[in-house]
Amino acid sequence: MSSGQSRTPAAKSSASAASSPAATPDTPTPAPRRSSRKSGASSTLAKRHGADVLAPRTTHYEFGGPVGALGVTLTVPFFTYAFYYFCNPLVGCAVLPTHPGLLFKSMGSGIVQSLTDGTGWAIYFGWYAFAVACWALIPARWEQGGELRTGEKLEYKINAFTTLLASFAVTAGIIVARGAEGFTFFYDHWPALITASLANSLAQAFYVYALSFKEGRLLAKGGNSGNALFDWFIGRELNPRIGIFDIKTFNELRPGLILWALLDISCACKQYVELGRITDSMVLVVLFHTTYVVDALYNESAIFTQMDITTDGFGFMLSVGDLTWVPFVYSLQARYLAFAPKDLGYAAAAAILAFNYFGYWAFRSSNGEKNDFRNGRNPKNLKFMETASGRKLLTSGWWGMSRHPNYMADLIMALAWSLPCGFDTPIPYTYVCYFTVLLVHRQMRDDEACREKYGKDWDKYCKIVPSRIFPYIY
Ligand SMILES: NC(=O)C1=CN([C@@H]2O[C@H](COP(=O)(O)OP(=O)(O)OC[C@H]3O[C@@H](n4cnc5c(N)ncnc54)[C@H](OP(=O)(O)O)[C@@H]3O)[C@@H](O)[C@H]2O)C=CC1
Ligand SMILES: CC(C)=CCC[C@@H](C)[C@H]1CC=C2C3=C(CC[C@@]21C)[C@@]1(C)CC[C@H](O)C(C)(C)[C@@H]1CC3
Repeated sequence: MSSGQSRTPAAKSSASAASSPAATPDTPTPAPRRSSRKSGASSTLAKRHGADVLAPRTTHYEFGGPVGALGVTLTVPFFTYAFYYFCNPLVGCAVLPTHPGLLFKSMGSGIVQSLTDGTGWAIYFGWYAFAVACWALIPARWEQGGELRTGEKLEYKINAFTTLLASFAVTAGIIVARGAEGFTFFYDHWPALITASLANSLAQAFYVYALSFKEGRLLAKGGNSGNALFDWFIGRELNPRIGIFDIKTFNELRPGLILWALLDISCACKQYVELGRITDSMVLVVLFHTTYVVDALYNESAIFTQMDITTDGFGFMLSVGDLTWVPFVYSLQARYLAFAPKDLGYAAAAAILAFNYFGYWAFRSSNGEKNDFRNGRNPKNLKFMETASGRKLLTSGWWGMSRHPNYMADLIMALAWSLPCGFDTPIPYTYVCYFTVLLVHRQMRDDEACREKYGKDWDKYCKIVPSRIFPYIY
């Protein structure tokens, strides 16, 4: 799974930007630090930097190479539908359903029908257009992202949080005007919404792949193997943009994450319509998920230092992750509770509430410690070590307990989101299992990247902080 299991892609040179006629010879010209709203004013970039800077050849595969890429490309849509067709009010939510053949059949015909649910498609693309319009129309400040390999910094419009507020305002307006049943349309058109989001993910993945062959594009180091399937999946271009509109950060924070919160609210409305009240378990799940979404959007600029933005390209993996997997799979607990309501009682609800917010506190403060430190602040006077690269590494506080305390915190929250669903079926807990795999894999990738960045200093840091995620456990 880790990049250690690499295979060397074909070494033939690419007829892409790597051999762009405008590219200068091998030695990169040291670029003056510039800030740009545009995707790197491509032809200027091509003139200023050589192919080795803009389009280095990928030397090893991650995510299992083309086979892994094909596997994820097929399984992500499959599981997104399966969670719906194998876990719904008609068939229940069993791990081993009594008539799996029938369920597969109903899944097949459901997917075909979803293609003709015009209302569902209109809701999905209406929502996407609303998110784009909010980005364009809500006034906001612009902030610089991290420094690129070219020495440049891109600028980003910071209005994700106000987009969320606008979405909540419209939602509240609809519920006040039309009652809870007026907001069940997301729940009622679930399969068509999944299909429309998949169509959107595919279209965007093909579009950015094609765009990446334009002259002077800055490619992701891991997305230029020359294998079309792999590069399309992992993302060839680092920061695909349409003018000043940054496709990757937009998708990562807005249409998928906010839709997740809206789907949750729609599930709560459905429960209200069916049951005449909203259970404490539903309140907790919606509250926990919404806290997480609000946190991500409120701290929008923190994303600029994350590996998805700094290192990974934007391809099908991220487009389908952002637009389909996050909203439709992360909301599984709320959808389950809509048709299988649970009453927890004060004691259990209070215990789960405390557990979640302990996780949230650890998540926010560990991410905060690192963000402060990387922005030149150290308000808690934490200990750190110097490295030969000139960058420092925290060795006390959260980052002295494990090398990824924020992953531990995220996993605590993941478990707290499943607990309100009770123990009738393990299906709502598949989120915790998936997330553990995702974060362990991510930790391996990040450790490898840090070993490359910091060399022997990273080994020194690993001796000081031996635990990878869970102190004393892993
Ligand atoms: N809900 C979801 O689906 C997902 C959530 N997440 C969450 O996103 C958050 C961010 O995760 P992610 O971007 O993966 O990685 P991190 O925020 O953990 O960042 C890793 C980077 O931090 C820097 N770093 C590592 N150790 C130290 C140290 N001791 N002192 C200072 N800097 C250090 C290194 O970069 P450098 O030294 O170059 O600064 C390293 O590459 C996490 O909370 C994670 O759980 C992530 C993926 C999916
Ligand atoms: C199954 C599949 C295709 C997986 C692709 C992985 C993506 C789902 C995740 C990769 C990194 C992510 C992040 C978030 C959501 C999930 C994906 C896209 C994130 C936006 C969630 C909110 C957090 O606060 C965050 C901003 C830290 C986080 C960033 C990484």
